Amino acid sequence: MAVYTEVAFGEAAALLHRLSLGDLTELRGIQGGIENTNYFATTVRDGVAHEHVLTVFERLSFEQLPYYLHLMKYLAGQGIPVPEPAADERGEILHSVQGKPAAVVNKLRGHSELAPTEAHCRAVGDMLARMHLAGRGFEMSQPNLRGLPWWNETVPVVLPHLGESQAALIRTELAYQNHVAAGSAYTALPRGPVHADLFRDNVMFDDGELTGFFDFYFAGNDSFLFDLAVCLNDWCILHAADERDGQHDAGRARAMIAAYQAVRPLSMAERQLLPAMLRAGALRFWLSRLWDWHLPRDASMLKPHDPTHFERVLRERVRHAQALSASLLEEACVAA
Ligand SMILES: Nc1ncnc2c1ncn2[C@@H]1O[C@H](COP(=O)(O)OP(=O)(O)O)[C@@H](O)[C@H]1O
Ligand SMILES: N[C@@H](CCOP(=O)(O)O)C(=O)O
Repeated sequence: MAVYTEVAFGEAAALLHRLSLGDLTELRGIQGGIENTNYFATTVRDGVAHEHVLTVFERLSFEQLPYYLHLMKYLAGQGIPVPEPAADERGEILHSVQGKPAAVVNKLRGHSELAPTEAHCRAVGDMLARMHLAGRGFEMSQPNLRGLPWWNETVPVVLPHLGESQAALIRTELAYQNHVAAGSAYTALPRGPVHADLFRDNVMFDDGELTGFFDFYFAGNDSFLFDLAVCLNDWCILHAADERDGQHDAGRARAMIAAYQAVRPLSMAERQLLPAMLRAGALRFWLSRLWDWHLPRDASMLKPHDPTHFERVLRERVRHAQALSASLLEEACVAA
């Protein structure tokens, strides 16, 4: 259930009208998603039907939202397929519904691919690299709010809820990531606006064609390599109900990296730090899932994801990331 704020038909119609999107003909609450209230809205303008998504933000504030919405608008203007926030006659893209921040974006065609093939991973790698290149001209800046400083703050908060071996793993990994971040290779990583949560449920495909990236509400300025690692950890691993859960799938990973590199080749520092960033990407989501699980902010709204999946991914990465990266980069070079 993801309609926390009931929006009346008339209220939505007035907003869409003010945004010059036409006359509202249908408003349907979206059941997916866990953070915000989302509605699909159909309007008719000049006899043509258009589909939009109306989001009422339940977590992010009026002050936090401009970075995300302007980033989407900027990327859409650069030809990257992301939902474009609709502006009113004053050019404002952040609106208000029942006193809460709200936005209206175009609806992307298609559906998420939860069992991706190499072709899907190739399409994501290609578009991710294009998005990174396009984002370099975006002038606003905001750190990744789920980056290293947040990990340092949050690990002590979840530690009392962990068993001994989990506590040892999370402490050791955090120390390792602080050590990596203090090094010269890390400083040399190319940076810019990144999605930072580009999981399979945040990308649409229609008949095999990638139609867009969405849900930019964890975006921030960070290393491009971290963004790629987050994708590799979700798109290119086995999601199994057994001990293979979290193991990588070399074919899909190779396809994603090769497609990425065909657009934006990885620098020396990025090649060197791929193993560390695969571990960072696993730590990031293990930690946020632990935090949501043990310290729910509002139990009625959040359905926390299973943290143990990313614990397995992290253990797997700690054991194999070095060898995995070496083989993937070698194979990716051959494939590219
Ligand atoms: N621009 C969009 N185009 C098409 N579908 C969308 C769009 N935005 C959201 N959705 C749909 O709404 C669902 C919930 O959106 P999401 O951003 O993941 O919500 P939440 O932030 O609450 O987790 C998605 O799974 C998708 O089906
Ligand atoms: N991808 C994250 C959860 C982020 O929530 P979202 O529904 O807004 O994408 C995870 O899997 O832990």
